[in-house]
Amino acid sequence: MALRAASPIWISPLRPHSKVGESDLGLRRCVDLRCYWDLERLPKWECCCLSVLAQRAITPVEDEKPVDTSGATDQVQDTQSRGFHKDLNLLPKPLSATDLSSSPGNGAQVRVAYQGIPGAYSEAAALKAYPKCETVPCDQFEAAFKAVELWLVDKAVLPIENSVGGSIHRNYDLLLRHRLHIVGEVQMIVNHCLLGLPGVQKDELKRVLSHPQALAQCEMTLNKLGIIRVSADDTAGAAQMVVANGERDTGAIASARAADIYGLNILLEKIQDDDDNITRFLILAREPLIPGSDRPHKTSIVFTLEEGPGMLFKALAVFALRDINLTKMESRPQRKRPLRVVDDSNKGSARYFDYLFYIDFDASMAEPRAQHALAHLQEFARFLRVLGCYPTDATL
Ligand SMILES: O=C(O)C(=O)C[C@]1(C(=O)O)C=C[C@@H](O)C=C1
Repeated sequence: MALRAASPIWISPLRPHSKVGESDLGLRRCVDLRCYWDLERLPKWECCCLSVLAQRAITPVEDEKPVDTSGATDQVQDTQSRGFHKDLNLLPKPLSATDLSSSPGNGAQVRVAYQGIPGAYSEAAALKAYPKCETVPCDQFEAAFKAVELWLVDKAVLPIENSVGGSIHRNYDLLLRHRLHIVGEVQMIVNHCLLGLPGVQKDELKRVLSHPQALAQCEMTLNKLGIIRVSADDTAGAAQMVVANGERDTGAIASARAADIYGLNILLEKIQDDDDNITRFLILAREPLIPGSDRPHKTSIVFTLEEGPGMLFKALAVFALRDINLTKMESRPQRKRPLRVVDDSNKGSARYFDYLFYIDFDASMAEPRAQHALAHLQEFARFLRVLGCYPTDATL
């Protein structure tokens, strides 16, 4: 196995705080992906092991070191006298559970992609998960997915739902289109601020820029202020635009950190409709975690069902029967099979949409009840994919 020769880990470094855009990703195909593609053909568990081994392969292997013959130890003499050519302690150790640990640690040396620019909530979420990581801004959600797939970064942190605004549908769709694995979640309280240029009063504002989710989360305040809403790619990007345009009648909804970074004044704080405005983010990686049972875990799946009465009821029953709590359910149209024509009468044909169902449930794939539930679901699901099994974030 030529892991040394084909190590996929070397990547030309991105400038800190540079943006990964679609065009950048095209240009950065200098990454050596040979090993990655080979891994694709292997079963998943072997991929995990090879990935860890590939990282270990950076360390020069034993037979490349100059041999020091000056002071043979008793141990070496002992192994030789027993007929061994090598000290067995120098042989590679088998992988243990800690090599594949689900614990993110402090994230030193981890590169994490997020959508937006510095000061965005997604960046704060990445830093909550990996406090010492290097954050890599991306212009679109899809660029963050691609950055992980192309080994430009190690992880991506993306918003998936908000307690006021609901699901971020784009990311549900991208989860299915890409083959990344969910390896963690981050829940964060999002406190929005109304920002303006220095010296501007809040009554002078006629327009406010922000991410559509942030605008939706502050609907009541904006209605009261009677300000025109304008969409921006992300909240921090909105703050940056206000500074760049220099128009006194235009403000932004963004974080206090964005105000600090871009030199804007905070005119109002905590302007979200709900005090406990919580956004849940997913952490995505190329490799899945080995499911643990040491602490509460969640599993996320996506499936489609055969047509028929009570199919969804049956699908949900596989969890209820095993006392498994569902924490989230989302349905999205199935793009390649958008409409199904049903013609069972002479009154014309009915048209139904076909759906993908996304479910998160409170159990680890290490638990037999979760394995049995999915085996049961597989009996009548047309398609089923486990998107990830990861520790529940209970830090709020
Ligand atoms: O614009 C940002 O700052 C983001 O991180 C995006 C985003 C989102 O997409 O939901 C993240 C958290 C908040 O809910 C508002 C916006």
